[in-house]
Amino acid sequence: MNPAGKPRRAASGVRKTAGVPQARLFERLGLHTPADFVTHLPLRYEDETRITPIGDARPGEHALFEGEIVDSEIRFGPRRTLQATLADDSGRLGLRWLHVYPGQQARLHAGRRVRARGEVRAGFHGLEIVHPLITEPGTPLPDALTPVYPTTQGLPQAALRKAIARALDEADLRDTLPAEVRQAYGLADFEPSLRLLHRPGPDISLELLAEHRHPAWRRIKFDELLAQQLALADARAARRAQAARSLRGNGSLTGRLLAALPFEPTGAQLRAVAQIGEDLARTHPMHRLLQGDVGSGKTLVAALAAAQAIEAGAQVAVMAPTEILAEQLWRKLSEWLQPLGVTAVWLTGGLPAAERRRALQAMASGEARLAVGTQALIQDKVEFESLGLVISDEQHRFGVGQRLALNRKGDQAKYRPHQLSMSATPIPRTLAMAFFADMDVSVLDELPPGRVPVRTRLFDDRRRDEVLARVGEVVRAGRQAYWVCPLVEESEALQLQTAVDTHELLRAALPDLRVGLMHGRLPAQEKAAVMDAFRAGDIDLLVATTVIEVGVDVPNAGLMVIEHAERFGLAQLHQLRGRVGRGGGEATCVLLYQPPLSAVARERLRAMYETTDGFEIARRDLAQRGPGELLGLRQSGQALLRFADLESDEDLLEQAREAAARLSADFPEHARAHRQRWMAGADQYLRS
Ligand SMILES: Nc1ncnc2c1ncn2[C@@H]1O[C@H](COP(=O)(O)OP(=O)(O)OP(=O)(O)O)[C@@H](O)[C@H]1O
Repeated sequence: MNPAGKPRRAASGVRKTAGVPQARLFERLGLHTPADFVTHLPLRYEDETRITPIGDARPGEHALFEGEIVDSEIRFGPRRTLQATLADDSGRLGLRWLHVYPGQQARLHAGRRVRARGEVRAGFHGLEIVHPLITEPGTPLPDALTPVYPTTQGLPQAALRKAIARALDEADLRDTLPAEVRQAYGLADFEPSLRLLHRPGPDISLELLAEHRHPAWRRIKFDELLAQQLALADARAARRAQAARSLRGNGSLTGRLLAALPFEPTGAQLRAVAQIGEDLARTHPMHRLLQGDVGSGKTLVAALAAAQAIEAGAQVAVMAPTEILAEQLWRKLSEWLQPLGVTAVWLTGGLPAAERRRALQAMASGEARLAVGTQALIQDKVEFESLGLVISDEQHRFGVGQRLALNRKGDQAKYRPHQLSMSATPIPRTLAMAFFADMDVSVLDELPPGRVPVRTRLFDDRRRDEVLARVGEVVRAGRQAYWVCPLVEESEALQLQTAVDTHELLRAALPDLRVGLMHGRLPAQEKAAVMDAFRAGDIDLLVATTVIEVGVDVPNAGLMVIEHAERFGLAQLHQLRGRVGRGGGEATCVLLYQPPLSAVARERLRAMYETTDGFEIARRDLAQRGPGELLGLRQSGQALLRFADLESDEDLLEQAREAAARLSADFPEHARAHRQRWMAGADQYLRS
């Protein structure tokens, strides 16, 4: 009840929008402090300052039109829609509503003059606006562009504009960059830039603002990148302040491992090993990312790093995100290190309880010097007698946020282990600079000798029979093949079913082949048994889901068929293709696609066809999907950068990095204020 007849307010006195307190909606956008509000910048601008002649309407543009309604009718289809036509001297434009409200048609009767605003799109019968905003002709037009802010459901633009206007009065808008830094990089001042972006004056061009090319945007993008660089530099400094045991090798194990190898390490492998070796000898923890293209030989680098740590008296833990990957690492590492007298244990969910207990005990007592397993197993349960090095595969993907948060946590233990992360996806330079600047990076940019680039062929699904014949040929020639099942992202159950069906179909189509099946839902032991059989040559054709994406290493595999290749991402296709051609000899990857292809899918398949260079693939992937996808952060919804764009702002990123060093060294107070202004939102994210 509302006896006083006053407008309803929430008990707290906070305004409500559609039942949810406005403060909560602001929080949903990460807006807490005045600094958050003032740095919540428009997504785009609408030009309501002038009326566009209908003849100048362009699809994709927001515009305001004025004219006469020449017809309007209600159409009856699956639902009732209202369709009207607006005309002026220069042309005609469709107006369409997908819901019809009582009296709506009457208001839009033929002969009435109205204004209509909205986004023009190419409709079935010509250009149209769906759900236009209708206003009366004759109302005065604003004299400047209207900002449109990113918002959340239930929060109107007007409320955001008001809150931001208030924050602009309250917030501390002092420049966090000293004049000489602004000058050095030709940057506009902060406050005028910010005010301009929120309230562009009458003389500002929409194009400059829309494309983020205005100097005001340049300043904001610089500030964003600078804040990130400062945070990463802080994380790095914090790590340097921590203590680690110096693990200086004496060659007793590494030397024997090198001598026992059946091949010569590549120059790139030796360089990476030397860099890691120096890091391990230091008294602060290493935090290094080892990146290399598929098949570049990261496992050997990991083995040599582990050997150095072990010969220096430390224990080593090796973790991988999946069982298959962990198993693969275990196989190689134990094969290399156990004959040299290193006691190693394997930890997995499938291990019988007694064996598992024994393994854990061996780690705790220090009897075992090396443990390999999946991440969860090693992180949660295992106690080590003297853990000195943690090697993790693909762990860097779990987010910049988490990494920074981890680094900031104080540590109770006296010593922290050295850390080596391995990435099978080459990370483009800009991405590395923007997100991994707190880590050191080693790159394996050289493949072991004798590798022939995998030949990639594109086949329309209608030529499937030819592909099947090809599989038969390859197997008769003594090689093995993979068949990757179509990706069904929406449902795991459907994905599984697809794998089972594909397996059946291929068995029927190729009756003289031994066809195996591998998918994520198989019990761990069965997975291992299938991989063993494939490795031993007892399976000719392995039908698999993307569980085989990374790390699987069966040198005799010479053909890979990827079904519905158009559904896979570029990095994923590249990883999959990397499973063949690992043992020398010719190898082919067949991308089977279902036409018609979307433009993006076509671009992706073309990239696969044109290059086998992982760095080039990663660069194109970044351009297509953006950094969030590439770093596997899609699910987290974490906005990595709000304003800057790694593709087009590479020079700015370079400058921001330089400026971060200068600010930290010469203007620590400014650096602190800058981080505070820009990282409030990010900190919020880190805490959640
Ligand atoms: N220097 C070398 N000379 C010849 N063969 C090598 C060399 N280094 C590694 N190899 C072999 O090359 C294959 C690929 O190595 P590894 O599995 O370490 O690759 P990777 O970098 O982990 O690749 P991916 O990310 O694709 O799994 C293995 O069979 C490995 O034994």
